[in-house]
Amino acid sequence: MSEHSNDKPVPKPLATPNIGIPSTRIPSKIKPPKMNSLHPAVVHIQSKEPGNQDENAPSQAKRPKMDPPRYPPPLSKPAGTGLKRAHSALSLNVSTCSSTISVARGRSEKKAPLGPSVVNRVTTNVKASVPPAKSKKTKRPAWDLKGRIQDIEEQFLVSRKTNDELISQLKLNEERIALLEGLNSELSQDVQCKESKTQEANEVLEQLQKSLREKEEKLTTVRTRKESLENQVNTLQQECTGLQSTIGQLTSAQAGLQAHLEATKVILQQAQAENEAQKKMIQELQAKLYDKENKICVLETRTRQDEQTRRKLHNIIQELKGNIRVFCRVRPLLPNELDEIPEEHIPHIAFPDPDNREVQLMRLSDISLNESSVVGKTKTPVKYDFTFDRVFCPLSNQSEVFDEISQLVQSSLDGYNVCIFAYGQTGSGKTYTMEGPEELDLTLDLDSPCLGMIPRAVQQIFSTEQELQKKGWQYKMDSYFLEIYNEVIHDLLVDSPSDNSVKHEIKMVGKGSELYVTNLTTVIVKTEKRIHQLLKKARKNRAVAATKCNQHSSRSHSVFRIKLSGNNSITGETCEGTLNLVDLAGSERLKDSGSEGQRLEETKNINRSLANLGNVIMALSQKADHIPYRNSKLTHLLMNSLGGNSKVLMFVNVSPKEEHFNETLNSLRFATKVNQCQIGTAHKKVK
Ligand SMILES: Nc1ncnc2c1ncn2[C@@H]1O[C@H](COP(=O)(O)OP(=O)(O)OP(=O)(O)O)[C@@H](O)[C@H]1O
Repeated sequence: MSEHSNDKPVPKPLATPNIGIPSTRIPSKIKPPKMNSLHPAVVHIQSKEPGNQDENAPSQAKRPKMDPPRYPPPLSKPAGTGLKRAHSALSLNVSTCSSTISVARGRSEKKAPLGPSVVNRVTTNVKASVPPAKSKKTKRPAWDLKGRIQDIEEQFLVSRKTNDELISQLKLNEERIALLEGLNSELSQDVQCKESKTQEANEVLEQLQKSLREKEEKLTTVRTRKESLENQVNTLQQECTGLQSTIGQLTSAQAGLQAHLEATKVILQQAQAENEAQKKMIQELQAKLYDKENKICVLETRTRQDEQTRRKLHNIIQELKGNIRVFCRVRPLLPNELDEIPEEHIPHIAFPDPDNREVQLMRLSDISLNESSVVGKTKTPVKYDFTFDRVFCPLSNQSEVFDEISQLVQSSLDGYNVCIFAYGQTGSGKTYTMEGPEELDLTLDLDSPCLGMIPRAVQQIFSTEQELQKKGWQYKMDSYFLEIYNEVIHDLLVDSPSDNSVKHEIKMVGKGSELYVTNLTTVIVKTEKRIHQLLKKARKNRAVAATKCNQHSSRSHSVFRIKLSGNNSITGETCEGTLNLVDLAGSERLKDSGSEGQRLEETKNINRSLANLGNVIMALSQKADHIPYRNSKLTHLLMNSLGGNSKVLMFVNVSPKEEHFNETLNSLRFATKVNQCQIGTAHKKVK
């Protein structure tokens, strides 16, 4: 394959003597016919052509004789006229010959792209066929007209002859041109054929080259693969060598293991024997366990029955204690109050009963004759004795107090409505009893001995709930915390307590007796911690106003309610109880409080609602037809916790200060009235 294999093949130039066609390729029939007799001048000119010199000149003698050329008839006389006519005829013939040659030339140029040599040669022949008439003849004298006419006729004849020869030669050339054109078209076809073959060959060549490249790429890949495989083989051979050595080591190790295996087999047999023994033991234990489980089941059933019995007995005890109870608590003197009284002694209050059920007030100052008796020479102070369900002296701590109310908290879990009030004059220790001291953090100081009844009740509810879960009880708890200030309800669990645009109304749920407060935040509580957060928030929100009686006195009733909905998944029992823990606003006698303006209005509202609370309890105890619940927001709200289906406990808190004697007397008298009330038998509320 040559370097220029993709190039188009260049056709070779045709090598012919005249027009580039080799004589060997021209068929003999289209070779120019031999001329019989050419004018010497023509022969002479032809012999001078380089292409025809070798071919035509020597063959001239060999050509067969042809018929003489036909000439036109000789010209007639007169000589003068004949000479002119001959000259014009010669001119005509020459011009005809020239035009014929021109026509032939034009045709040949149009028909085929003949080489310029052919046309030139013919033109040259024509020009050469007119010999110079006078070149070889001697000049005739002017009088020799006859001779001159003869010369002219000779010239004319020669010209005519030449003309005829040229015409015949032109015809021959035309034929030859036609033949050459046919040959040319054959050659063109041949060339086209060759070109298409060459193109096909080039395409094949391209495919072969492409195939070759692919093969080379494959070869490269195969070589790479081969090298990689060789590397793998080397690696495997090395591994094989390593493995062979490992096999050797393992073989020796196997022998050791075989011995160890034998020893292990012996141990295994012993272990299997032990296992069998243990299986027997397990079966015995499983039988015992099954027996125990049955016993546990029986015991659990008995426990549940005991729990039901306990609840009934608990309720009976509570009923025997009375569904409304009153506890009296006398707070200790505060450090700043001790300055006023030198000894830590409260002379006007006595606790004569060892069972802690009595409290005695003695009016020491301003003893009048009416109120005192004279025993000998000593004046005896007037004494006021009060008996309550329980009296707590100033030394009693929060824990002791809670012990006495924890049974009521239990009742709320058992499905009863429980209401615990703290009643008393301002500064007597109501808030301390219900929540704890002011400085106590209700979310952090949960182990504090000062913790009040509300956080302790919450702790008990959650610890008891945990215990009851084992007996199949699940409780849902929700709570709210509100205050009633000037007979208006305020939500204590809101984020912005100053927003007074939200109104809260006490409404009834459907046609039932259950009440709810509109627009109030009610929180479902799942953890003890959450309730403590709510208590802290409520305490912060609580309206606190300074009065003359107590710098931080609360001028509103606060109600913390927790609703306990129980469901026993084992027995199918349900219950719904509520625990209301109420810190009442301080009871004040108007003339002692020194209130005026807004404070006076507050005091009036407080006293009115407290008096209404007493009236409601009184009406309940007298089983009156009309119970004036709706006369105040407080009794309306606590309607269901004051009636027959509830347990009520009232703390009457007492200030130890003698100056508060009259207020204390009033409080104890009010509490005694409440304590004398019997508000019926509480009923467990089943959902
Ligand atoms: N048992 C107690 N032991 C120690 N301190 C007490 C006790 N009871 C009350 N206090 C203290 O006496 C002060 C007044 O008590 P507290 O604020 O509870 O009275 P209050 O009746 O709630 O007054 P108010 O009606 O104005 O709210 C507080 O400083 C409180 O810490």
